[in-house]
Amino acid sequence: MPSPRRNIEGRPLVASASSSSSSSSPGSPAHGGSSRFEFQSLLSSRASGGDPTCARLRVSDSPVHRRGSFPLAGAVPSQAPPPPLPEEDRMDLNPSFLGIALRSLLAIDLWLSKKLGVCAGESSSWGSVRPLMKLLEISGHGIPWLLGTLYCLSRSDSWAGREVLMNLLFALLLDLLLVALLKGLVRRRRPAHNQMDMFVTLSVDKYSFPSGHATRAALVSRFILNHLVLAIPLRVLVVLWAFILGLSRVMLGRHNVTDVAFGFFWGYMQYSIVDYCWLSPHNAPLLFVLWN
Ligand SMILES: CC(C)=CCC/C(C)=C/CC/C(C)=C/CC/C(C)=C/COP(=O)(O)O
Repeated sequence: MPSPRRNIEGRPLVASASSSSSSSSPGSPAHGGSSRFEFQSLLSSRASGGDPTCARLRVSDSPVHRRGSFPLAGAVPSQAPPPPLPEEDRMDLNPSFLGIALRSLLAIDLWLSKKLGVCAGESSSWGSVRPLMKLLEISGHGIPWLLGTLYCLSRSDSWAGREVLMNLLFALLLDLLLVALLKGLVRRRRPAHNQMDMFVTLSVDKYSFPSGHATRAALVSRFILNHLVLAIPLRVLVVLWAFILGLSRVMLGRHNVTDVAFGFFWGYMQYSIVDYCWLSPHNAPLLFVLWN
Protein backbone atom coordinates (compact mmCIF):
# COMPACT_ATOMS: atom_id res chain seq x y z
CA MET A 1 0.00 0.00 0.00
CA PRO A 2 1.53 3.34 -0.99
CA SER A 3 2.43 5.58 1.90
CA PRO A 4 0.31 8.74 2.24
CA ARG A 5 1.63 11.92 0.63
CA ARG A 6 3.08 14.30 3.15
CA ASN A 7 3.29 18.00 3.47
CA ILE A 8 6.57 19.96 3.83
CA GLU A 9 6.71 19.20 7.57
CA GLY A 10 6.32 15.49 6.92
CA ARG A 11 2.74 15.31 8.04
CA PRO A 12 0.27 13.28 5.99
CA LEU A 13 -1.81 15.29 3.53
CA VAL A 14 -5.47 14.64 3.88
CA ALA A 15 -7.98 15.46 1.28
CA SER A 16 -11.30 15.26 3.00
CA ALA A 17 -14.35 14.08 1.18
CA SER A 18 -17.53 15.87 1.94
CA SER A 19 -19.48 12.68 1.77
CA SER A 20 -19.56 10.82 5.01
CA SER A 21 -17.86 7.71 3.56
CA SER A 22 -14.30 6.91 4.53
CA SER A 23 -11.54 7.72 2.04
CA SER A 24 -11.16 4.15 0.87
CA SER A 25 -14.79 3.37 0.34
CA PRO A 26 -16.36 3.23 -3.11
CA GLY A 27 -17.25 6.63 -4.36
CA SER A 28 -14.53 8.15 -2.25
CA PRO A 29 -11.62 10.08 -3.82
CA ALA A 30 -9.31 7.13 -3.37
CA HIS A 31 -11.59 5.12 -5.57
CA GLY A 32 -12.02 7.81 -8.12
CA GLY A 33 -15.40 8.60 -6.67
CA SER A 34 -17.22 11.85 -7.10
CA SER A 35 -16.99 13.38 -3.71
CA ARG A 36 -16.03 17.00 -3.36
CA PHE A 37 -12.39 17.40 -2.32
CA GLU A 38 -11.45 20.14 0.05
CA PHE A 39 -8.12 21.30 1.35
CA GLN A 40 -9.35 23.20 4.30
CA SER A 41 -8.18 26.68 5.03
CA LEU A 42 -6.18 27.32 8.17
CA LEU A 43 -7.92 30.63 8.47
CA SER A 44 -11.23 29.70 6.85
CA SER A 45 -11.33 33.38 6.11
CA ARG A 46 -13.82 33.12 3.29
CA ALA A 47 -16.37 31.57 5.51
CA SER A 48 -15.72 34.12 8.21
CA GLY A 49 -15.55 37.07 5.84
CA GLY A 50 -11.83 37.57 6.42
CA ASP A 51 -9.26 38.84 3.95
CA PRO A 52 -9.72 36.79 0.78
CA THR A 53 -6.09 37.28 -0.26
CA CYS A 54 -5.03 35.35 2.80
CA ALA A 55 -7.44 32.56 2.27
CA ARG A 56 -5.97 29.19 1.45
CA LEU A 57 -7.12 27.61 -1.76
CA ARG A 58 -10.04 25.27 -1.65
CA VAL A 59 -9.66 22.69 -4.34
CA SER A 60 -13.37 22.81 -5.02
CA ASP A 61 -12.87 26.48 -5.94
CA SER A 62 -9.73 25.91 -7.94
CA PRO A 63 -9.70 26.26 -11.73
CA VAL A 64 -8.87 22.58 -12.06
CA HIS A 65 -11.92 21.57 -10.16
CA ARG A 66 -14.14 24.16 -11.79
CA ARG A 67 -13.15 22.85 -15.21
CA GLY A 68 -14.56 19.56 -14.03
CA SER A 69 -11.52 17.45 -13.45
CA PHE A 70 -13.65 15.04 -11.51
CA PRO A 71 -16.77 14.90 -13.68
CA LEU A 72 -17.73 11.51 -12.42
CA ALA A 73 -21.01 9.84 -12.74
CA GLY A 74 -23.18 9.57 -9.72
CA ALA A 75 -21.97 12.80 -8.23
CA VAL A 76 -23.66 13.41 -4.96
CA PRO A 77 -24.24 17.10 -4.33
CA SER A 78 -22.89 18.00 -0.99
CA GLN A 79 -25.48 18.89 1.54
CA ALA A 80 -23.79 19.38 4.87
CA PRO A 81 -20.44 21.12 5.29
CA PRO A 82 -17.62 18.66 5.93
CA PRO A 83 -16.45 18.17 9.47
CA PRO A 84 -13.34 20.24 10.26
CA LEU A 85 -10.02 18.45 9.91
CA PRO A 86 -7.60 18.26 12.79
CA GLU A 87 -5.08 21.11 12.62
CA GLU A 88 -2.13 18.85 11.75
CA ASP A 89 -3.94 17.42 8.70
CA ARG A 90 -4.55 20.77 7.05
CA MET A 91 -2.34 22.02 4.25
CA ASP A 92 -1.11 25.58 4.16
CA LEU A 93 -1.23 26.54 0.50
CA ASN A 94 -0.20 30.13 1.08
CA PRO A 95 3.07 30.26 3.00
CA SER A 96 4.19 33.79 3.68
CA PHE A 97 6.97 35.48 1.74
CA LEU A 98 9.02 35.69 4.93
CA GLY A 99 8.57 31.96 5.49
CA ILE A 100 9.80 31.17 1.98
CA ALA A 101 12.74 33.56 2.34
CA LEU A 102 13.76 32.03 5.68
CA ARG A 103 13.47 28.47 4.39
CA SER A 104 15.56 29.39 1.35
CA LEU A 105 18.21 31.06 3.53
CA LEU A 106 18.29 27.98 5.75
CA ALA A 107 18.68 25.69 2.75
CA ILE A 108 21.55 27.82 1.36
CA ASP A 109 23.12 27.91 4.83
CA LEU A 110 23.04 24.12 5.20
CA TRP A 111 24.29 23.54 1.67
CA LEU A 112 27.16 26.06 1.98
CA SER A 113 28.16 24.84 5.46
CA LYS A 114 28.32 21.24 4.21
CA LYS A 115 30.43 22.35 1.25
CA LEU A 116 32.81 24.35 3.47
CA GLY A 117 33.10 21.61 6.10
CA VAL A 118 36.23 20.26 4.44
CA CYS A 119 38.03 19.46 7.72
CA ALA A 120 35.06 17.84 9.46
CA GLY A 121 36.86 14.50 9.69
CA GLU A 122 40.28 12.99 9.14
CA SER A 123 39.04 11.47 5.90
CA SER A 124 37.55 14.76 4.62
CA SER A 125 39.10 16.42 1.58
CA TRP A 126 41.17 18.79 3.79
CA GLY A 127 41.44 16.34 6.70
CA SER A 128 45.20 16.87 6.97
CA VAL A 129 44.62 20.54 7.98
CA ARG A 130 42.35 19.49 10.85
CA PRO A 131 45.06 19.60 13.58
CA LEU A 132 45.84 23.19 12.60
CA MET A 133 42.14 24.10 12.76
CA LYS A 134 41.91 22.53 16.20
CA LEU A 135 44.85 24.62 17.33
CA LEU A 136 42.96 27.70 16.12
CA GLU A 137 39.95 26.42 18.06
CA ILE A 138 41.97 26.48 21.28
CA SER A 139 43.22 30.00 20.49
CA GLY A 140 39.59 31.21 20.67
CA HIS A 141 38.46 29.00 23.55
CA GLY A 142 37.09 30.60 26.73
CA ILE A 143 39.48 28.87 29.15
CA PRO A 144 42.83 30.16 27.79
CA TRP A 145 41.37 33.65 27.49
CA LEU A 146 40.01 33.63 31.04
CA LEU A 147 43.16 32.14 32.55
CA GLY A 148 45.39 34.45 30.51
CA THR A 149 43.44 37.51 31.65
CA LEU A 150 43.54 36.40 35.29
CA TYR A 151 47.27 35.80 35.06
CA CYS A 152 47.93 39.21 33.51
CA LEU A 153 45.74 40.83 36.18
CA SER A 154 47.77 39.21 38.90
CA ARG A 155 50.99 40.51 37.31
CA SER A 156 49.76 43.99 36.46
CA ASP A 157 51.29 46.76 38.51
CA SER A 158 49.55 49.80 37.02
CA TRP A 159 46.03 51.06 37.63
CA ALA A 160 45.48 51.65 33.93
CA GLY A 161 46.52 48.09 33.05
CA ARG A 162 44.37 46.65 35.81
CA GLU A 163 41.37 48.63 34.62
CA VAL A 164 41.67 47.32 31.06
CA LEU A 165 42.19 43.74 32.20
CA MET A 166 39.31 43.92 34.67
CA ASN A 167 37.05 45.00 31.82
CA LEU A 168 38.40 42.25 29.57
CA LEU A 169 37.54 39.73 32.29
CA PHE A 170 34.07 41.24 32.56
CA ALA A 171 33.69 41.06 28.75
CA LEU A 172 34.71 37.38 28.64
CA LEU A 173 32.32 36.42 31.43
CA LEU A 174 29.48 38.42 29.89
CA ASP A 175 30.13 36.68 26.58
CA LEU A 176 30.00 33.21 28.19
CA LEU A 177 26.74 34.08 29.92
CA LEU A 178 24.96 35.63 26.93
CA VAL A 179 26.07 32.93 24.49
CA ALA A 180 24.95 30.19 26.90
CA LEU A 181 21.57 31.94 27.23
CA LEU A 182 21.17 32.25 23.46
CA LYS A 183 22.26 28.69 22.81
CA GLY A 184 19.80 27.41 25.40
CA LEU A 185 17.04 29.54 23.91
CA VAL A 186 17.58 28.72 20.22
CA ARG A 187 18.71 25.09 20.67
CA ARG A 188 19.98 24.64 17.16
CA ARG A 189 21.80 21.34 16.80
CA ARG A 190 25.37 21.28 15.49
CA PRO A 191 25.75 20.12 11.87
CA ALA A 192 25.35 16.38 11.36
CA HIS A 193 28.89 16.09 9.97
CA ASN A 194 30.48 17.55 13.17
CA GLN A 195 32.54 15.24 15.38
CA MET A 196 31.95 16.19 19.02
CA ASP A 197 35.64 16.08 19.98
CA MET A 198 35.94 19.66 21.23
CA PHE A 199 38.29 20.86 23.96
CA VAL A 200 36.36 21.38 27.26
CA THR A 201 32.72 22.27 26.65
CA LEU A 202 29.75 23.37 28.72
CA SER A 203 26.44 21.51 28.45
CA VAL A 204 24.92 24.17 26.15
CA ASP A 205 27.80 23.66 23.75
CA LYS A 206 25.94 20.79 22.18
CA TYR A 207 24.03 23.61 20.48
CA SER A 208 25.55 25.62 17.69
CA PHE A 209 23.76 28.98 17.48
CA PRO A 210 25.55 31.34 17.88
CA SER A 211 29.19 30.28 17.62
CA GLY A 212 30.87 31.08 20.95
CA HIS A 213 34.24 31.24 19.23
CA ALA A 214 32.94 33.78 16.73
CA THR A 215 31.38 35.99 19.44
CA ARG A 216 34.62 35.84 21.45
CA ALA A 217 36.76 36.54 18.39
CA ALA A 218 34.72 39.63 17.47
CA LEU A 219 34.48 40.86 21.07
CA VAL A 220 38.14 40.36 21.94
CA SER A 221 39.50 41.75 18.69
CA ARG A 222 37.35 44.88 18.98
CA PHE A 223 38.46 45.20 22.59
CA ILE A 224 42.15 44.86 21.68
CA LEU A 225 41.91 47.27 18.77
CA ASN A 226 40.29 49.85 21.05
CA HIS A 227 42.50 49.51 24.11
CA LEU A 228 45.94 48.40 23.00
CA VAL A 229 48.31 50.55 21.03
CA LEU A 230 49.40 48.25 18.24
CA ALA A 231 51.32 48.74 15.00
CA ILE A 232 49.24 48.40 11.84
CA PRO A 233 50.53 44.92 10.91
CA LEU A 234 49.53 43.64 14.34
CA ARG A 235 46.11 45.23 14.01
CA VAL A 236 45.65 43.47 10.68
CA LEU A 237 46.76 40.22 12.30
CA VAL A 238 44.13 40.58 15.03
CA VAL A 239 41.35 41.03 12.45
CA LEU A 240 42.70 38.14 10.36
CA TRP A 241 42.80 35.88 13.41
CA ALA A 242 39.13 36.64 14.17
CA PHE A 243 38.10 36.02 10.57
CA ILE A 244 40.08 32.77 10.16
CA LEU A 245 38.85 31.51 13.54
CA GLY A 246 35.25 32.03 12.36
CA LEU A 247 35.93 30.31 9.05
CA SER A 248 37.65 27.40 10.82
CA ARG A 249 34.46 26.73 12.80
CA VAL A 250 32.60 25.99 9.57
CA MET A 251 35.55 24.10 8.05
CA LEU A 252 35.74 21.88 11.14
CA GLY A 253 32.02 21.19 10.73
CA ARG A 254 31.30 22.66 14.18
CA HIS A 255 28.94 25.31 12.83
CA ASN A 256 26.75 26.45 10.00
CA VAL A 257 27.67 29.70 8.28
CA THR A 258 24.78 31.60 9.93
CA ASP A 259 25.98 30.56 13.43
CA VAL A 260 29.32 32.21 12.74
CA ALA A 261 27.93 35.26 10.92
CA PHE A 262 25.52 35.96 13.78
CA GLY A 263 28.32 35.21 16.27
CA PHE A 264 30.49 37.95 14.74
CA PHE A 265 27.58 40.38 14.90
CA TRP A 266 26.73 39.44 18.48
CA GLY A 267 30.34 39.67 19.68
CA TYR A 268 30.70 43.06 18.05
CA MET A 269 27.54 44.29 19.83
CA GLN A 270 28.68 42.81 23.14
CA TYR A 271 31.72 45.07 23.04
CA SER A 272 29.33 48.04 22.90
CA ILE A 273 27.73 46.78 26.13
CA VAL A 274 31.17 46.45 27.78
CA ASP A 275 32.14 49.91 26.61
CA TYR A 276 28.88 51.35 27.94
CA CYS A 277 29.31 49.68 31.35
CA TRP A 278 33.08 50.33 31.49
CA LEU A 279 34.32 49.50 34.98
CA SER A 280 36.69 52.03 36.54
CA PRO A 281 37.96 52.92 40.02
CA HIS A 282 35.29 55.70 39.95
CA ASN A 283 32.17 53.59 39.27
CA ALA A 284 33.36 50.30 40.81
CA PRO A 285 35.90 51.29 43.48
CA LEU A 286 35.25 48.19 45.58
CA LEU A 287 36.25 45.88 42.74
CA PHE A 288 39.59 47.59 42.32
CA VAL A 289 40.32 47.85 46.04
CA LEU A 290 39.45 44.18 46.54
CA TRP A 291 41.73 43.13 43.71
CA ASN A 292 44.67 44.96 45.30
C1 LIG B 1 38.03 31.44 35.46
C2 LIG B 1 36.76 32.17 35.75
C3 LIG B 1 36.85 33.54 36.32
C4 LIG B 1 35.55 31.65 35.49
C5 LIG B 1 35.31 30.36 34.80
C6 LIG B 1 33.95 30.45 34.20
C7 LIG B 1 33.64 29.32 33.30
C8 LIG B 1 32.39 28.54 33.59
C9 LIG B 1 34.39 29.00 32.25
C10 LIG B 1 34.06 27.91 31.25
C11 LIG B 1 34.83 28.14 30.00
C12 LIG B 1 34.34 27.22 28.91
C13 LIG B 1 34.32 25.74 29.13
C14 LIG B 1 33.92 27.75 27.80
C15 LIG B 1 33.39 26.96 26.64
C16 LIG B 1 33.96 27.52 25.39
C17 LIG B 1 33.37 26.78 24.23
C18 LIG B 1 33.72 25.39 24.00
C19 LIG B 1 32.51 27.43 23.43
C20 LIG B 1 31.85 26.79 22.25
O1 LIG B 1 32.22 27.51 21.15
P1 LIG B 1 31.48 27.26 19.77
O2 LIG B 1 32.19 28.17 18.79
O3 LIG B 1 31.65 25.85 19.41
O4 LIG B 1 30.07 27.66 19.98
